[in-house]
Amino acid sequence: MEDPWQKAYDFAVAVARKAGAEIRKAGESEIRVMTKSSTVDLVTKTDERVEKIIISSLKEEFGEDAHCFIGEESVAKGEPCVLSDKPTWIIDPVDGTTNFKTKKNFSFELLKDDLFKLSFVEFGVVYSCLEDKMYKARKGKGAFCDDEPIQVSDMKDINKSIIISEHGTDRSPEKVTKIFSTMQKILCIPVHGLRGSGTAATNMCLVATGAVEAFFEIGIHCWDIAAGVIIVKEAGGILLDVDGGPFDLMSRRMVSANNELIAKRIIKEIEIFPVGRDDAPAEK
Ligand SMILES: O=P(O)(O)O[C@H]1[C@H](O)[C@@H](O)[C@H](O)[C@@H](O)[C@@H]1O
Ligand SMILES: [Mg+2]
Repeated sequence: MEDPWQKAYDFAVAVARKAGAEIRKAGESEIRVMTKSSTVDLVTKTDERVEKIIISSLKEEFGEDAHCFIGEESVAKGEPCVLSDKPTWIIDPVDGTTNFKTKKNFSFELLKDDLFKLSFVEFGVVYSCLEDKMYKARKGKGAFCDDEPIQVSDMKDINKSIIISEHGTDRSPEKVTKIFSTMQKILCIPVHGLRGSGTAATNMCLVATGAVEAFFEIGIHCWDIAAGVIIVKEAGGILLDVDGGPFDLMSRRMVSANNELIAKRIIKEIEIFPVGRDDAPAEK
């Protein structure tokens, strides 16, 4: 049977490469940083320009009105962040803008993916453009890094696991206290180590390749994780909510892990704090 999404998947990979080249080039000049929701929520002209390049390339290829778009920088400027039944590209033009602005050798990512309905992800692409690694996954067809199949770790022992988390962009003391309390409790299980690359996309690809056992975060956005969701799933891993319930892309809460045992053990230690949903109606 013909695969209706293959063309879009291949095109997503090509656009990711093109956008990655733009980001690398931009990294050679001075990077001026602006802020969004807080003083630590950063954006640059490159984030905005690359998002426009991606969206216009997709519209040119598939037609002006064929698909919907949820882009990190468009949403920051007031565009809606709602999934409908229409195929929707979810785009984070630069994931890890804080790493990008240092111009040092941390990773930052370009990601996009296609969602058909809530929780029904067709494919995901994450291009780690500094190290030139292309991660991708297509529903039911496996996950790959540079065309080599990838697989989550088979570790079942939490005491031998490496866990990733990030701190998000909200620095209110009560939330930071919960984040650090959770990290302390997880470290003391004990686990082998705690890590954080500064980009959710990289973190999820690290779960998918088996480099670490799990990544969790409260406060991430759908564009940070959408592509990673299918990459982790197709690599054999699982996604859960931080309370152990089903994963919800718009909830801003996620645990991704190599297996349920590791995910549920971490979940026992997570101190949950409230965050608004990505698809919450805009405040008047
Ligand atoms: O660099 P971004 O695309 O804004 O994504 C970051 C996010 O800003 C930060 O709050 C999270 O902790 C990271 O995991 C995201 O990747
Ligand atoms: Mg971004």
